[in-house]
Amino acid sequence: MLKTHLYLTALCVKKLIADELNAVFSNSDRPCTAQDLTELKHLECCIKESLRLHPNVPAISRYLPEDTETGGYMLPKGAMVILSVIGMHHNPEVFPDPDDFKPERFLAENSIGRHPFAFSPFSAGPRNCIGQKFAMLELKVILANLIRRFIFSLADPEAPLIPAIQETMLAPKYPIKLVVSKRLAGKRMC
Ligand code: HEM
Repeated sequence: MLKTHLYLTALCVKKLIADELNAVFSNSDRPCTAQDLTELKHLECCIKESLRLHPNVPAISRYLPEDTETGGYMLPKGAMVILSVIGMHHNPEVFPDPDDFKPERFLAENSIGRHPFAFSPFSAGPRNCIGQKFAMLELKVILANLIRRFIFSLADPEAPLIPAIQETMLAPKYPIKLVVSKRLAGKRMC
């Protein structure tokens, strides 16, 4: 039942991205422009949903510069506070069905009222990621170009995806093997 559900989700997401890329690029193999990037809204939602489910930086730590009261606790100056980004991203009150891949959560109309820091893969406030805008643009360009040229599928759809923390970063415990085939030139994506 779970596998069927995941399979149907993957098919829907694949179709939405294919429709979006077809609408933006038609069958042309021209390079991606800045204007195209603003139109790849669904792709952006997919990137954000991936960063929500599997944030590369799953936790952030800070030393408190002063005594701080929060949630009824007094935390002393100098204590190290570790913020679980991955835990925050799986809060069912903010992200219902937190383990499901639902990119539409990030559409503007579905984000109304959500705290701006509820989704923080790049951290927030002073010392947040200075490369976040660049990273998002880079991911969009690379993914759009790859999906336009190649067809990707899992080599073993039954293989479990096990996230593991490696040197503070979240990464797959075992490599995810893909089958990549070239998309025929001029053929619409489906
Ligand atoms: C998906 C890609 C990326 C993710 C998820 C990410 C995430 C983060 C996070 C969470 C932090 C804050 C760590 C902390 O508060 O302890 C950070 C800091 C930083 N990131 Fe990124 N980052 C990404 C890509 C990039 C890129 C492409 C660049 C550079 C072009 C970059 C440059 C930096 C720098 C310089 C800092 C340190 C900022 C400071 O300490 O003031 N990051 N990043």
